[in-house]
Amino acid sequence: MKWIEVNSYDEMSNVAAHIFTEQLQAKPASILGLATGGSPVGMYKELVKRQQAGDISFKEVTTFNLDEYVGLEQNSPASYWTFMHENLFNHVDINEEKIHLPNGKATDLEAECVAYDAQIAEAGGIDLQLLGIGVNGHIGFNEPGTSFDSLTNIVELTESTRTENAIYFDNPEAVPTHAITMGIQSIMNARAIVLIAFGEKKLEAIEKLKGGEVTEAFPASRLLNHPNVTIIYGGTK
Ligand SMILES: N[C@@H]1[C@@H](O)[C@H](O)[C@@H](COP(=O)(O)O)O[C@@H]1O
Repeated sequence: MKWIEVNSYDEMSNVAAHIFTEQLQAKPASILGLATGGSPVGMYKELVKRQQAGDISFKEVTTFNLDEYVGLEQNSPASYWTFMHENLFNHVDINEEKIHLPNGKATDLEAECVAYDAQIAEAGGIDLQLLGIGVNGHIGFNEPGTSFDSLTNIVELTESTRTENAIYFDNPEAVPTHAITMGIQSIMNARAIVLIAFGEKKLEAIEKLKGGEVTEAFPASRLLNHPNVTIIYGGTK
């Protein structure tokens, strides 16, 4: 595992954008795994700049997002589909048909989970996966206690995660109770992983990860067994 300590959110975003830039320059038809939340916003801004400057292109890129809420309309303001379009997809030369997010409105959610992993495999697997981390160590929406063998599945969100994400909704009760998320094993299947975390709130989770104990009680710890992970982190207490 490679640890890169940074001094600011902007530095984290630039370092992460640099890794994605190198990936896209080396393989224009990359399969990218993408994430939502406050952490990647700056990196996406930087990638938009680089695409508009002609340094990179998303024309041949295929994307798979980690997760989506269950029950929200695709174009609902708080959906991850909307988040990704507002923060990245609407501003770059990506082909809409190559964008994938789990469908949280599928009538058969179990079938949607199986189909999502199958689509990733058919595309050739994820080359580079971006991750944020929840304060309780969740990755994607895989909460503490999730099996390390999990594939894409439906999860019930913990109160702490619902509270953390309430800022994106009109009121805390509007936060969905369930989500569809790539599982820990689906994430581990990526050939390379970049995890970004900045700020006081995330420090405890980063310290725990650094502690080195691999346990299902702390989902991100599974990454310690992956051969190609870069953690870009920083922030003071
Ligand atoms: N499902 C997402 C995660 O993928 C993300 O890592 C986490 C942290 O978000 P933030 O980057 O806003 O702290 O939030 C949500 O729970």
